[in-house]
Amino acid sequence: MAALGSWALWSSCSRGRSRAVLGCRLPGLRSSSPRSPLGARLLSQEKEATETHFGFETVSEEEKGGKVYQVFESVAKKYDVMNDMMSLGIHRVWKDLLLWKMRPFPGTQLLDVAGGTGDIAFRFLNYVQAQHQRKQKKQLRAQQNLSWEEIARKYQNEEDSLGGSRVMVCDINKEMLKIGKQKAHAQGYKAGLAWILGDAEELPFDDDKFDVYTIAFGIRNVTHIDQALREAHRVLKPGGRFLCLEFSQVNNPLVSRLYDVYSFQVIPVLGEVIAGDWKSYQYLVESIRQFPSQEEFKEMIEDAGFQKVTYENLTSGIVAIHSGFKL
Ligand SMILES: COc1cc(O)cc(C/C=C(\C)CC/C=C(\C)CC/C=C(\C)CC/C=C(\C)CC/C=C(\C)CC/C=C(\C)CC/C=C(\C)CC/C=C(\C)CC/C=C(\C)CCC=C(C)C)c1O
Ligand SMILES: C[S@@+](CC[C@H](N)C(=O)[O-])C[C@H]1O[C@@H](n2cnc3c(N)ncnc32)[C@H](O)[C@@H]1O
Repeated sequence: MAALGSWALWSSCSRGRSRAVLGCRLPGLRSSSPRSPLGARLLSQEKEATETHFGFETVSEEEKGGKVYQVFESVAKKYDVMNDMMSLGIHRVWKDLLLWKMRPFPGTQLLDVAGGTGDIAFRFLNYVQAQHQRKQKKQLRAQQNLSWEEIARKYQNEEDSLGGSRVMVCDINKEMLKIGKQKAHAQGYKAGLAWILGDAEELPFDDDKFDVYTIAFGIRNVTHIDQALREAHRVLKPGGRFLCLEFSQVNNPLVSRLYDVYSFQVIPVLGEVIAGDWKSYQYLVESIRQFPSQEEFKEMIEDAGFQKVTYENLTSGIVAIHSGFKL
């Protein structure tokens, strides 16, 4: 019975994650295999329970976080320019599409996890500000007898210009956040924006706090994806929405061939030439291959408690947006 129980745990833990088990935490040992002797079996089980992927490398779970930290510490300064060069600007369209899918409403409280240099947060602020201004103009046109002071006051209140919407950018990497803050300062983003150092697996927020949780190109780097998904579920309000933009599996054979050549032959070279960092960009392309397929990831999101989980492929599945609700 105990063996059955622990097997069930392992089975639910690894279900749908054939390509990326990514450090599933085992509360107990998995059921015994009839082929191996007990000692060797226990040893290999302990090893399995603590090993994970770092690109194509097998590393211990403890090591992975540090290695990922080094990658983003190393790329932070060139991160934005590299994204434009490598994707020929296409990543901007993918990020815009994430916002259009979100369709924030006035007062939306957004948590952008693994938010890095703030691309999603800035898009969110632009969106809610434009939305609020449209609404305000409509209201002002409808009110006939306002004085010019009243009209001016409505335009001057910076906080109010967002209609109560807020975004918190949470990232584990100080360097990425530092670049993000510099960008925000240079581009004049101030109101409704906060930067928080924190781990997706252990979010520093209370339960039921946010309307929307986003994670763009971040979850692939997390050691325990299942734990990060549970945290996403915890911090969302009932009715809240989870949205994830991530590299996925290409569904067109021709695009797939070109994509392989581009990923493995071109991206690390660009990484070396532009950022002097071959290894980080080799990690990028390898980590993309370790990430679960669209269907597998959908199942993981459901396992974390989300409902009405759907996904949409963009650019032949090079990336996908997964969506789920806490109901
Ligand atoms: C360290 O970790 C990271 C570092 C980062 O900087 C970023 C991330 C996370 C990622 C993002 C925030 C997104 C932005 C970054 C990327 C998109 C880079 C990753 C890109 C890929 C894995 C490949 C997919 C790239 C694209 C879809 C962009 C479009 C690229 C092209 C059309 C290629 C054009 C290239 C050239 C003209 C240069 C010459 C190329 C060759 C000689 C090699 C042969 C290449 C081809 C035949 C063309 C390649 C064709 C494709 C890739 C298929 C595209 C198909 C369609 C658009 C339908 C992070 O974690
Ligand atoms: C490819 S960047 C994505 C940044 C941004 N979301 C974007 O779309 O440009 C991945 C980010 O994930 C962050 N990250 C990795 N592991 C994390 C974790 N466990 N918790 C929070 N952030 C993490 C990295 O520090 C990095 O800033």
